[in-house]
Amino acid sequence: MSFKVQPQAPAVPNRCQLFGPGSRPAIFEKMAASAADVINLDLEDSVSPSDKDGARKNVIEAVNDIDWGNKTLSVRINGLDTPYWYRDVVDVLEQAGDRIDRFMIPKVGNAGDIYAVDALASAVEMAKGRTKRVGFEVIIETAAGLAHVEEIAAASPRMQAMSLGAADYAASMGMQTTGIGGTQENYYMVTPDRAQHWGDPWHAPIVAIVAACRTHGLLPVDGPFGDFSDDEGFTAQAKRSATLGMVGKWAIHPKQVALANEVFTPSDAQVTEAREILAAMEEAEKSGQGAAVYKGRLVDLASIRQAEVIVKQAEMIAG
Ligand SMILES: CC(=O)SCCNC(=O)CCNC(=O)[C@H](O)C(C)(C)COP(=O)(O)OP(=O)(O)OC[C@H]1O[C@@H](n2cnc3c(N)ncnc32)[C@H](O)[C@@H]1OP(=O)(O)O
Ligand SMILES: O=CC(=O)O
Ligand SMILES: [Mg+2]
Repeated sequence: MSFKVQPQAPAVPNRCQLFGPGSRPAIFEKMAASAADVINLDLEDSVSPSDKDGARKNVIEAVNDIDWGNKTLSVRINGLDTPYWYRDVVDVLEQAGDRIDRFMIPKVGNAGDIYAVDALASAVEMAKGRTKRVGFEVIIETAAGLAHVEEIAAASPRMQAMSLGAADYAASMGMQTTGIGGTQENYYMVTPDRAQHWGDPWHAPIVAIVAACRTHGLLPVDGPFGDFSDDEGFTAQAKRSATLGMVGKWAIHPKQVALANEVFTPSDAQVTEAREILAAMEEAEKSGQGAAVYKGRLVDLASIRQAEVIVKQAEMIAG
């Protein structure tokens, strides 16, 4: 381990982030009643330019008036290349109460983008005497965002989470696809016996995001899966992300919430196995051994750290 100890990510459940357009207030109560850990009220790409002002008003009212229970409540502001974002920050922080937990900042390209939102949010918070500082989560969804992912993760103490935005990421990278997440038809290898074997084109940004998040104590989250009629595809994508260290996934339709919760809640079998490994290592340590055999395979001190990830995640979710 480095002399610099890896910080812990915020200990809040973040298995599913359910999105809804700020211009569609009729679904807000349904979002609040859902089983998602995080709610993202959107002012950005699901809201047409002519609806931006109305959506902002709806979202402020929703933050103030709806009972969001113990969910994390986040508002996705517009990108820093638009004329809307400063008013999103100012109006929400001037008019919405303390129930808001996070701003989601889309299309971040570098640490300077976070600095700009931080400075504006700080000024409004000071002016209004707000004592609860709003947290930040960001979307890595541009080439620049990926190139600067670590400086973005380290950009502000407000930073809490980071998502991969597969749609804008694909556009920014010039990827030859209109799919949002999941398997892409042309991304395959041909095996020596000429069978096709599909790879995961989202693997590289997911790993980069997880590494940046784990280095700086943030929650790494997988973004949207556009084809909400494809439960199997969603689950397969979510399982890959969970295996690589992400803690949750977006839902862009309510039917995806249960699928995400299922994948990102350690199963009873996983928790039982992790506890058994911890018990096996405790026994090994009593007899002065650093390594032991569990079900025919090696476990050692690193296995304790691996098993603890699963047990702690399960305990945190159980509350
Ligand atoms: C690339 C990105 O940036 S992704 C993030 C931004 N995108 C978004 O926020 C889009 C979020 N999703 C949506 O707007 C919608 O789910 C759509 C447009 C995809 C589909 O909406 P609909 O056509 O109404 O879906 P559908 O008819 O299947 O809805 C079924 C039920 O779920 C409700 N519902 C739909 N979307 C949501 C939602 N996001 N949250 C809660 N409830 C919802 C509907 O009101 C309907 O309720 P009912 O059974 O009581 O009538
Ligand atoms: O904002 C999300 C995306 O996929 O783009
Ligand atoms: Mg996007």
